[in-house]
Amino acid sequence: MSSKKIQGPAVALIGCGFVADLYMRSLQSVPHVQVVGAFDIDVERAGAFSAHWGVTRFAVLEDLFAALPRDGVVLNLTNPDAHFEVNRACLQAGFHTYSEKPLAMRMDQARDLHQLASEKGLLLASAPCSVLGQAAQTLAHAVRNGVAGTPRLIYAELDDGFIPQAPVESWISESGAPWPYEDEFRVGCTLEHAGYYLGWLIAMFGTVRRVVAASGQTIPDKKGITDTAPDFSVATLFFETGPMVRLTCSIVAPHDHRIRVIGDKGVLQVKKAWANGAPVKFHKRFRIRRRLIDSPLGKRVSLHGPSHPMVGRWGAASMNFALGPVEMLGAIAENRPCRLSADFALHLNEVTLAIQNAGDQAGAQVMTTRCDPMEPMQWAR
Ligand SMILES: NC(=O)C1=CN([C@@H]2O[C@H](COP(=O)(O)OP(=O)(O)OC[C@H]3O[C@@H](n4cnc5c(N)ncnc54)[C@H](OP(=O)(O)O)[C@@H]3O)[C@@H](O)[C@H]2O)C=CC1
Ligand SMILES: O=C1CO[C@H](CO)[C@@H](O)[C@@H]1O
Repeated sequence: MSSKKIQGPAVALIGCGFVADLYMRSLQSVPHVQVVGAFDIDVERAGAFSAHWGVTRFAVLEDLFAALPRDGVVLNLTNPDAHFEVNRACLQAGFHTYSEKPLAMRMDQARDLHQLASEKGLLLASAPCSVLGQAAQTLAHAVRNGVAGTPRLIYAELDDGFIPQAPVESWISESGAPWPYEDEFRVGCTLEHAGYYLGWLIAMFGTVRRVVAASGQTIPDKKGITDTAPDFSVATLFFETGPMVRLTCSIVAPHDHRIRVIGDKGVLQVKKAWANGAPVKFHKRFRIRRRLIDSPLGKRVSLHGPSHPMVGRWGAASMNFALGPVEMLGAIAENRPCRLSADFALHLNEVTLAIQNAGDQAGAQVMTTRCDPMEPMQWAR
């Protein structure tokens, strides 16, 4: 396929596993974006994926690069250990690159990617993109507008339940990819999940100045796999400007994906991290005689007007995974800064790695990267 034939916004996928199906389902909600094709080192997987979705299967990466227009975006949906090499290859080939999280497993690698993108004048962004979704944007709007008064403290929980006892072997994607539980256990729930709420928080408040975190293994043997990453972490985040934050990740404690912004007038709460359409509710604080109460009945806070296409639930997520790629394509077409900037990706990577690798004696870690709060989406101003 020649690049000359493709007109308009286009993406190509590297990695045809579990998450690639979620991207394809999401990309169907934005039909103006063409999927040029997909590549995977696992030929059988690539075949099953391309047959299921009716997309071109590239036999080698070079064919993908040859088919994608220069103003298109490569989606790196490979396993975290491959992210650095694949991201670097895409940038070196001259393509704007959107990487699944994390950007890289080590900070020196992440910095190299950031520098390479900047030298080549290319966009580099990293998932998660739920920060561009309705729930995150509504929460940020409510915080900006002081619905709960000055935010003082935020509790963000990404506890996923006791996953090593879940029937993970039977979790299969639409085109038949098994959920890669061995890889998930080895990469760890902090690298896999912290970004969901870290993204929202950094978008709202900008740079995290200092991280005080601890992480460890509470279940050393997970389905016979013993060389696994921490399955629990807790971090206190100190922002340059903004409230103090406690962020917890585990695949052990009962499922709890709440984020609570505690302010002078009450509490703003979202109960689901992985649902773009999750309601944002305000629980007003009031006094009745000698008692102080945060109303148990939250009042829904909404934005006026439409936001973005929603996708149905598949497995644990009802998120539109195309929001990030669409934001990049919009920035390229309009020649404007991308909300999912390379600075944002690098800072997110540094904070996430600081939490994941904290162990039991990291103490206070001073962050060396920075990024500004994110421009709200047009429909959320
Ligand atoms: N699973 C989920 O629910 C979600 C996952 N993610 C993220 O998506 C990413 C991928 O996860 P997931 O889809 O679950 O993983 P999978 O293992 O299901 O799929 C990854 C695919 O990429 C292939 N691959 C690995 N290295 C390369 C390479 N260098 N070039 C081309 N293909 C390669 C793998 O082949 P092989 O198996 O032969 O190595 C595999 O087929 C991760 O970063 C994860 O954090 C994000 C949201 C949800
Ligand atoms: O990002 C993610 C969201 O959902 C998954 C659970 O199915 C995660 O583990 C994954 O890495």
